[in-house]
Amino acid sequence: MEKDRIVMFPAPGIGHIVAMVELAKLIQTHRFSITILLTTGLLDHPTIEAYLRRITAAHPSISFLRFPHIPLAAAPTTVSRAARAFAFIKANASNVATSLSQISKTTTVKAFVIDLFCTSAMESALSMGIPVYYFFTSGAAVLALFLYFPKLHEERSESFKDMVGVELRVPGNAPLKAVNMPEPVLDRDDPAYWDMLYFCAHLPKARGIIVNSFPELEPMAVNAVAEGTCIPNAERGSDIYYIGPLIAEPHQSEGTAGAKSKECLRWVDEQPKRSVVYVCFGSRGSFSVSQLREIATGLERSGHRFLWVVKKPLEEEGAKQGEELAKPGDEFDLASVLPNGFLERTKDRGMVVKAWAPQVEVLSRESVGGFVSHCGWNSVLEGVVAGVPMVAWPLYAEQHVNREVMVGEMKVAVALNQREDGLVSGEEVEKRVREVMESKEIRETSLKLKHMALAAVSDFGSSTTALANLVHSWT
Ligand SMILES: O=c1ccn([C@@H]2O[C@H](COP(=O)(O)OP(=O)(O)O[C@H]3O[C@H](CO)[C@@H](O)[C@H](O)[C@H]3O)[C@@H](O)[C@H]2O)c(=O)[nH]1
Repeated sequence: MEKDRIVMFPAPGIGHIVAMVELAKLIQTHRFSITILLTTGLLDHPTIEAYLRRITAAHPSISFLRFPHIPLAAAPTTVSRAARAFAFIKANASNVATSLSQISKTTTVKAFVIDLFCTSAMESALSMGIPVYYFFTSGAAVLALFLYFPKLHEERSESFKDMVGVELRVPGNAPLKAVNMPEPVLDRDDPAYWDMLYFCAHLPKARGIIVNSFPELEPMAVNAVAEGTCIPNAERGSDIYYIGPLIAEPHQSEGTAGAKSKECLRWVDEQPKRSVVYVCFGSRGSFSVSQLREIATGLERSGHRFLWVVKKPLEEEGAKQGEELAKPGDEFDLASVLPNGFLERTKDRGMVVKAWAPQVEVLSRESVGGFVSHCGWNSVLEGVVAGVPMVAWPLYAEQHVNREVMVGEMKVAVALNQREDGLVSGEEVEKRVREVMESKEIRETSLKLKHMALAAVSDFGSSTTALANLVHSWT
């Protein structure tokens, strides 16, 4: 007999797709078939294609359904990258409806699991009587903030970006500077703000919210969500399932990428225990050339060994950091963007790789003693599970909120001082790298949290139980 099916719809971003696939792998062990809907035309890249092929080969119960291509609508250049992405996802709503209706003809769809940014897909599932669940790819602190966002919106008429010096009080969160609110909600004049308001207002309307976190990691936010301080429980129809940390399974990439990864791991394996700081800013964290040079200077002066992943620099010197203008993998000359002679001077204690490193595997190596991270949620969880202390350097999206939790509540990271324009000096990089590599206290806290994370996903752990409850509700 055909197995019951769960359909999933991740947002088109590596951090979002990989986490959703990890959730799918867990769910399929409970005898469900999974179809993952994918858009075409945004973030299509050979690395992703190879990744999807590997998943279907290893997990026959998981299949991917690629939508027909929908061209990205020409949007005014004043509109943010997030707004364009949301419009693109919305333009795929008819693809979602068609796919769900076709899949439903042959199997029973027990649930439709969507990313927050895919809220535009909710309506068609509900009209077909399919229960909708969110898979929240950030942590509980951001969930608390987003549940509360419609209230923050009602209370103010100004854009957060203009509220310089204002601190917001959000249940379950440390006081947060208004200018550090997640990027898509900073500016009321940007359509992304209104999209986010719509998405967040729909969170409580789902049957459930599945969160990639676990209660011991963020007790403040988990309690605030449970107690109904973000949104009264009476108004919240959704059950909350903390099923994390979900971490991407290490794999061997093919071709040149695979060879580069192996070389990277070989180098890491040759270094002494806890001697290497790993520096990486997620799937699209890019910097200006001058910022890259400050990082290089800081790493060199710190005296520590390092593995540094450098993406193609931003084309304009003054461009906002973190917004990658080039496609991943675009070629550039490493030596020409780094300080003169840097690669030669540091060749015995440093490795610089272009674009990508096998992060989960790198972090798991004994020689890695610190991680300079952009605070993307997957990276945070990967750092936690590896028990590696972090330097928190948020760039965009909801990363400032994550930084507060990593530094304030989890105490597994040190924050670094960013100038008003976002630039971080070489001295600051040097200072924070030394601090994180040399502090016994943060290392001990990181190890404690690692054990809590492993306990949560062990046989009778809280996350395993939450997932079992979720799938049980579908049978
Ligand atoms: O060289 C690299 C760079 C990244 N990764 C992997 O790519 C993923 C990156 O995910 P994440 O750390 O979450 O960063 P982003 O790709 O920037 O993720 C987006 O999505 C996340 C989940 O919603 C948000 O928390 C982030 O702010 C948002 O930018 C992780 O699994 C990394 O291990 C590598 O393996 N090698």
